[in-house]
Amino acid sequence: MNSYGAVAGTGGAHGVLSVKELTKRREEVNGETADYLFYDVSFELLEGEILAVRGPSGVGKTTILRCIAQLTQSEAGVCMVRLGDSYTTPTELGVPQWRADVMYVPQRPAQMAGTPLDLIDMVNSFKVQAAREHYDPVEIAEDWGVTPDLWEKKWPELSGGEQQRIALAVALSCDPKVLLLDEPTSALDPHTTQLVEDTLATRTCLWITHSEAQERRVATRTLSMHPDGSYSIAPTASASTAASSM
Ligand SMILES: Nc1ncnc2c1ncn2[C@@H]1O[C@H](COP(=O)(O)OP(=O)(O)OP(=O)(O)O)[C@@H](O)[C@H]1O
Repeated sequence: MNSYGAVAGTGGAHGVLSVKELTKRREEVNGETADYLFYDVSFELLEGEILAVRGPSGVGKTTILRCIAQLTQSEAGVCMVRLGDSYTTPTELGVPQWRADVMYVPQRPAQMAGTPLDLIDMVNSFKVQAAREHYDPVEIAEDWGVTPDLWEKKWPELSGGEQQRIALAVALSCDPKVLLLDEPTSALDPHTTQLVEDTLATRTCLWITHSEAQERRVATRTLSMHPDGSYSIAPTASASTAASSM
């Protein structure tokens, strides 16, 4: 396992991300009163834990990750990240710093000009990244079958799976405390999916997946979101439990 996959101080896992009563309304349509996309969602994510996020399409999985990342505004609720001995809010930390510590990784990078090497330069130019330790994203992605020459290609010349692995490697290279992963292996074949899962196994993550098999492989708990805005959190069913309940 490379150093970017390691967790410091794994003994006695403590909370890293705290989410309290996070609430988001649906967008209003034609001035109609909107109901809730999700309501009063509360949980604490432990260091080194992967919490799977499940639910039908359109239920609000991406939106809740974006709310936690402070990329989308929520109507109510508080998110806090542990830095040192205490929890800190995005306001106390400053939103750019928050997003560096609690990093949202979209399914695919937005259409960008230039090459992935330009993305590395851009990330390194951010003030909040300057003071942080960085790992080599090219080395990270090489473990997942992305050869170094691909970093010099224009984005549209890369396959969906290459783009996905490169974006994820750049996020990992910044060593955020929490990764908010939006279907991070949706464009990958099973073998490459396994390689990525192996790298992420010791990271602290919220991980959206539509795959029950992947949920069972990577997660210890699952946040299930329901169309009525409610949610539940439960230990992820192990493969043997799932088989015996079929
Ligand atoms: N900023 C926002 N405010 C309110 N509603 C939003 C916002 N952004 C998206 N939505 C709506 O919230 C709903 C849930 O979208 P979201 O992308 O979070 O679902 P999802 O569970 O991730 O779906 P999928 O599994 O298909 O990716 C959609 O109807 C979407 O139009």
